[in-house]
Amino acid sequence: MLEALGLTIAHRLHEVTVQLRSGRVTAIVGPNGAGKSTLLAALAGLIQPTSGAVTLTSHPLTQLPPQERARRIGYLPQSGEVAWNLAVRTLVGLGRLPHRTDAAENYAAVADAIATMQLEPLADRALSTLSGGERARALLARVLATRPQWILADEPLAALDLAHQQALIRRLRDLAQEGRGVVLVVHDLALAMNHADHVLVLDRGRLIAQGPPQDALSENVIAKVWNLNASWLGQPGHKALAL
Ligand SMILES: Nc1ncnc2c1ncn2[C@@H]1O[C@H](COP(=O)(O)OP(=O)(O)OP(=O)(O)O)[C@@H](O)[C@H]1O
Repeated sequence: MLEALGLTIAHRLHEVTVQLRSGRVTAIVGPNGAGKSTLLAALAGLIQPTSGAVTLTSHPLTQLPPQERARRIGYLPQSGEVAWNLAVRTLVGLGRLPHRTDAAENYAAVADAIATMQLEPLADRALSTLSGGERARALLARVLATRPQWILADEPLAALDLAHQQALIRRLRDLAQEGRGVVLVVHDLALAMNHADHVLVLDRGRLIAQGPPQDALSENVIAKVWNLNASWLGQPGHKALAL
C-alpha cells in the first residue's frame, strides 16, 4: 500500500490522507491548480512535504534508498520534454538503470515495453523526430521497462489519439490486474468514471472526495468542485458526461 498521511506542501496541498492499494487503477482528478501533479510527485517521493509523510508498505519513502525507490515506483512527469535527443530504444533502456539485471532480462523488458506502447516501427528513431503523442508513448515505455510495482503517471493519455488511449488503458488495467498499483492524473472525468477503480478528487489543495468512481464523481461533487451542472448518461463502464 502507498499512503499519504496528513500530507501538506506549503500553498499546494493541505492535510491529504489517502491509502492507495496495488491491484487497482486510481485516478486523481480536479480543476487546474488543484494539486494533482504535486500529490503525484510527492507520492513518488520527489517532493519533500512541509508536514505529513508518504509511506510504502508502512515504511517512510524517505528511508528507502533512491535506487530501491526507483525500482519500486515508476514516475512519468507531466512535461513531455527530454533533455537528450536519444533514440527511442535507448530512452526506454534507461528504465532499466535502477536494476542490476543481466543483459537478456534488460533486453526482454525493453522489447516488451516497446511492444506494449506499439513503438516497434519507431524504436530506432531519434526523439526529436517524433510527434508529441509518439514521444509521450516513448516516455511511458521507459517507465514500463522498469517493471515497477507502482506506476505513477501524470496525464499519460493527454497527447494520445483515441485508439492509443484505449490500448494504453487496457494495458494499465492488465498491469493492475497483475497486482501492480496504477495511479493516473487525468482531466477526462468520463475516463476516470469508466476505467478507474478508485478516484481522488482534489480542489485547491484539499481532498474533497475519494472512493469508487460512482461516489467520488457524483453529480453533486462535480457541481461543487467544477461548478458545472452535469449529468451522467449511459451504462456503467460506458458513461458519458452531458453538460
Ligand atoms: N514548484 C512550485 N512552486 C510553488 N508552487 C507551485 C509549484 N508547482 C506548482 N505550484 C502551485 O501549486 C498548485 C498546484 O499545482 P499542481 O501542478 O499540483 O496542480 P494540478 O492540479 O496538477 O494542475 P493542472 O491541472 O493545471 O496540471 C498551483 O497553484 C501551482 O501554481
